[in-house]
Amino acid sequence: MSLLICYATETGNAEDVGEMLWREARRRGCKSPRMASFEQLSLESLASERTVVFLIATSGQGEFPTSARSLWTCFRQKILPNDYMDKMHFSVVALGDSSYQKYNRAGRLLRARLVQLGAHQLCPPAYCDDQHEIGIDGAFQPWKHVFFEALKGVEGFERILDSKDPELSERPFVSKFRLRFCDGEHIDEPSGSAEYVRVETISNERQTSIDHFQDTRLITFNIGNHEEALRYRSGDVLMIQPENLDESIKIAVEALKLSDETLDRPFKLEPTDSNIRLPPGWLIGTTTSLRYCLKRVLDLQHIPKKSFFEILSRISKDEDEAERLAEFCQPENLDLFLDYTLKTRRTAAEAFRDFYRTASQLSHEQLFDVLPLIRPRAFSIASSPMAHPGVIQLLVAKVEYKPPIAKMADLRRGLCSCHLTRLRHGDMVFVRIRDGTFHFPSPETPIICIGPGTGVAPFRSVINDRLRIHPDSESLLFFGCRGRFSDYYFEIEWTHLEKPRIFVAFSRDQEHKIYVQHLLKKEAALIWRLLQQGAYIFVAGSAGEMPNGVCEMLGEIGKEIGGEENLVKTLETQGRLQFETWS
Ligand SMILES: Cc1cc2nc3c(=O)[nH]c(=O)nc-3n(C[C@H](O)[C@H](O)[C@H](O)COP(=O)(O)O)c2cc1C
Repeated sequence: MSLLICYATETGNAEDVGEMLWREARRRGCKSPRMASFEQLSLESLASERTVVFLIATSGQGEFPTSARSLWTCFRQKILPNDYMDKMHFSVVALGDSSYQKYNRAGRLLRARLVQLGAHQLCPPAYCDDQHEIGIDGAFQPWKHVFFEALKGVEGFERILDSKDPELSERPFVSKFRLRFCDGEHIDEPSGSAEYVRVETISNERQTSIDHFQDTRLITFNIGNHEEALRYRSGDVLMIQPENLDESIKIAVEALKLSDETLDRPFKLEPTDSNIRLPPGWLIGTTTSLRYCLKRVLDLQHIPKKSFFEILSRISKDEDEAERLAEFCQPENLDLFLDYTLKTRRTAAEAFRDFYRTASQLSHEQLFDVLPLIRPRAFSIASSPMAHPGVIQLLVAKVEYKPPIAKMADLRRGLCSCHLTRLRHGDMVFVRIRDGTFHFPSPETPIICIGPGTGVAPFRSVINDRLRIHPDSESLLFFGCRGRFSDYYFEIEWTHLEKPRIFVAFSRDQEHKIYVQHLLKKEAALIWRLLQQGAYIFVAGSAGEMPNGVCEMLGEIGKEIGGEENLVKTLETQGRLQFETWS
């Protein structure tokens, strides 16, 4: 009887959480727990499993992650009998973000389907929310306790250890990887992986006025050598593999007490268990070094989660630090944990500095236990395949702010946006294309694009494309920014185009605030006319209040002009109202 942990991920969180669960299951004495991604499984093999945890992220607009879609299609087959999975005990951990309209939809759908197919739910699902003050852990940690309790009731798992069992703390820590030094070997610096290619930066131009608080850049990459691999459509997304910033690497190297010799000593990694995967593309079969991994592979800038402190406390040989680290993990010390991590936005590198006696004892392989991998970040492509051949452009707002608790002198910096906005001509970046969430109609169908701030990026792409394919295509753009002279992106470009029609809400150029939804109201008659012609509406930008404000206004337009009560719902059902928002 063995536990299967089955994950469906787009950006890696479900896999990370799955790995945490797998380690804990192993430590508590579950016999040979296994991990598998959705794409590794067939419906038939799943149906023969007895105990499964599903970790399911929602991506796109309430969809399953790309790699999970074909198995999900099998799940939905109508011919499956309602006892098809009745031998299975399961629980679902859904990963999502409540700022999206279809919050945790994939996890909810899967749970409902499993029940329909006769599977037995071990405990209620965890609905993890990126918006929770402690992120995924907010729902995952409490779920974990309930889950292991419930698991004890399943035949074959009766003897798994309780979280407070003294035997648990006596069990030695087992690293994910075994490390073999290979002195004298050449250190590989992979120039790409199966998926990622290296592109050169051509330019990096500030788009906001120099006195504006926000530094937004238009970054242009030369894709001339990779036209095939980087073929894209309007609305697609560029995945960027960022690097840790030099200042974070410096803090970590000092805390970890790594000499140049240690940093450059070649080694190879191999998993200690077949369930552990090496980071794809970067370390498989390569000879690497800590200098390389601390730059490209291990995330030094993330805000540590509880698992970071838990693992450090278990491997620390310093009694005092081990005790303080363990305190962060106690549920009753949530305030302490929040004050130390989220309120100050303290990074993992800084935590190493604060717990330097522990950090300086970490072995190479333990760094891979403590630190998560740097995950690629997604940016909507701002260029058009037709209008900007040979390049890809991104519109990137630099994330840099003072932490909520101001006693930290240092500015906090977003890993990827800062990496990108620091790029200079000739710098190389690892990238790949991913399908976007927007599905644009053919240029004959009118579109209404609502994209304040950097939300305008996919619309610059699609509008330019449509004009080249079909010069009479009808496209409306509602853009919003603070002021005409501070952050009106692409102003000159728009004025050179006869079409589309651009409506700009300058929120702070007058006494009262004007936002995109106010302009929608002003143009209600035009919007209604285009909707009658089958227009699609697209909304992109910050997940804050804007999407709700837009929906409310569309609802009003429907009622007041068309006498239609449920315009928003109708459009959404028809796929004619689409969102791509981020927080
Ligand atoms: C492009 C994109 C689209 C997303 N769409 C949704 C969504 O529709 N509903 C939701 O609840 N969460 C959505 N999310 C949030 C993710 O589900 C959440 O960040 C999750 O932790 C990601 O897990 P993963 O790294 O395993 O893919 C989206 C995230 C991204 C990047």
